[in-house]
Amino acid sequence: MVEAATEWGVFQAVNHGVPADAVAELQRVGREFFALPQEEKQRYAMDPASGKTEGYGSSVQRSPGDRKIWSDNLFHTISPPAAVNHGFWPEKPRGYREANEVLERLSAGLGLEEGAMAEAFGGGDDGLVLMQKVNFYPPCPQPELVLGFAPHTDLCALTVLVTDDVPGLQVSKDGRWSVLHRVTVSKEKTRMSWPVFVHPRKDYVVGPHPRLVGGGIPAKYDYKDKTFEDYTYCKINKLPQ
Ligand SMILES: O=C(O)CCC(=O)C(=O)O
Ligand SMILES: [Fe+2]
Repeated sequence: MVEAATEWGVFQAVNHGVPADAVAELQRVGREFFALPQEEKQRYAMDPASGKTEGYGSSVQRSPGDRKIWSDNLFHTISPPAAVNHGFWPEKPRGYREANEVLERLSAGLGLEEGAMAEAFGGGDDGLVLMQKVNFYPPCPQPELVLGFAPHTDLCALTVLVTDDVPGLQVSKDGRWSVLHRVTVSKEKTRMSWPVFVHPRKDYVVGPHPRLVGGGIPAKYDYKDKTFEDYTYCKINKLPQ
């Protein structure tokens, strides 16, 4: 539904501050992990119903709209250290951990270390959680029948995105650029991306910025300000916001 009404613009990440050899190493360990036999990958499978919200996920079977969703991913916390559970980080291939730690340093380089970001999203050094995803989109001979990712908005305050050089990310233009995005797949090439999701404090109240909805500009969506924890609950359970 959303798809038919939306005009999509191509978005290419610039990987600012990430050395090309670091991306190549992320790619190498990622490809090696996703090429493992399914039983091996399933050892890390996420299972939200039993409280395992981190680990390996596969979307190959699901088809919410008229296009099949075709991607594999790994999802785990990278910061703060006390929240990291290395049980969700693959032991194979060797080097996965070292390669992926670069993403924490990248996010720290954006000001998290000095507390600037923590302050912006609710204050306190203990509040921000960084979740990292590794997305793996195999090529499809009929890419128009498939999406790597259905249209969605990320569940966080900010996403820091590193990608390889295969295009795929599209952002809804819906009047002006919005946060709604989706991923298409390539006919020939595997695509990979490494988003880091910066979560605000659980009790941080989120809502439209007053300058975006005040002064006679009507709110576009029916939304009540609420804590990030409540926002997450409503989003996951598809409840009205
Ligand atoms: O693959 C991409 O470029 C974006 C992935 C994405 O939107 C997500 O994992 O939430
Ligand atoms: Fe996303």
